[in-house]
Amino acid sequence: MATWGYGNDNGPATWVKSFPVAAGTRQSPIDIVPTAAKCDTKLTENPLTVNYSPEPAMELCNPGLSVKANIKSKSVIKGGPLEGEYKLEQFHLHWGSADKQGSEHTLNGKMFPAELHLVHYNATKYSSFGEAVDKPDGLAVFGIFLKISDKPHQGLKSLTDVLSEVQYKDKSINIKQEYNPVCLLPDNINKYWTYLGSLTTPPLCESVTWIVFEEPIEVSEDQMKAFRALCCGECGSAPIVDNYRPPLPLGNRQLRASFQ
Ligand SMILES: CCCCCOc1ccc(S(N)(=O)=O)cc1
Ligand SMILES: [Zn+2]
Repeated sequence: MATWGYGNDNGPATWVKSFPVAAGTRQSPIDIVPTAAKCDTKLTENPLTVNYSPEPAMELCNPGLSVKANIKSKSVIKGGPLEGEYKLEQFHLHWGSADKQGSEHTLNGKMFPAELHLVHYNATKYSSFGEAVDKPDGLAVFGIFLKISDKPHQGLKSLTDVLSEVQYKDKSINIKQEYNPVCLLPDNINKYWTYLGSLTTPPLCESVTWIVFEEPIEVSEDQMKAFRALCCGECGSAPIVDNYRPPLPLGNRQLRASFQ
């Protein structure tokens, strides 16, 4: 059984063979068209609140198709479109082989060089990520666009400075200095779009309330190069690049905005 990936023979267009939900009605990512979004005051009346804690020895790993940090501390979010409290499980990224591509969500058809996903599960209703992952109200994922600037992103620097230590598949390290993932959020988290979607990789479960922030975070070209130096396998294997699923139709879904 060929494992899924992003190549010609195992990429997004082939996933439906093993994961029929790929042809479902609440798939992600989507193209975000701000003028088509409905401003919903219920989102502002109940502001999104983030309560992240420092992670003492955060585990950073290379699962082969991205780079992922696993969270053990109690970092939770609530409010906005969410009912109940959602607990941060992990975060990871998707990026391109060049700055012109890499993000999964697009903005008026425009791709960003990368997109950061902070993955939370509904801890009010479910006892673990594994239990929540296939429930319609199981997950909430923050989508944060990355854009290039001449300054490195300080919060990401603690990670990009050590990516060479997880260059190969199944390598993992612990970040020595305690790390609070709150440093990854844009300054203004009150401006976001939200819609009901799915995991953007197999098993593509339609279990995600997506919250995509309007404000990107800024990273340097050197930091992008560090992501592009990660390898899909062992020494000599292909670089991890273009690990993004292109957008799917919004269909009958409502895209809501927390702002005018
Ligand atoms: C049954 C185990 C499922 C493992 C896969 O978990 C995922 C997959 C994709 C995303 S993403 N790109 O939509 O944020 C988040 C979590
Ligand atoms: Zn993702």
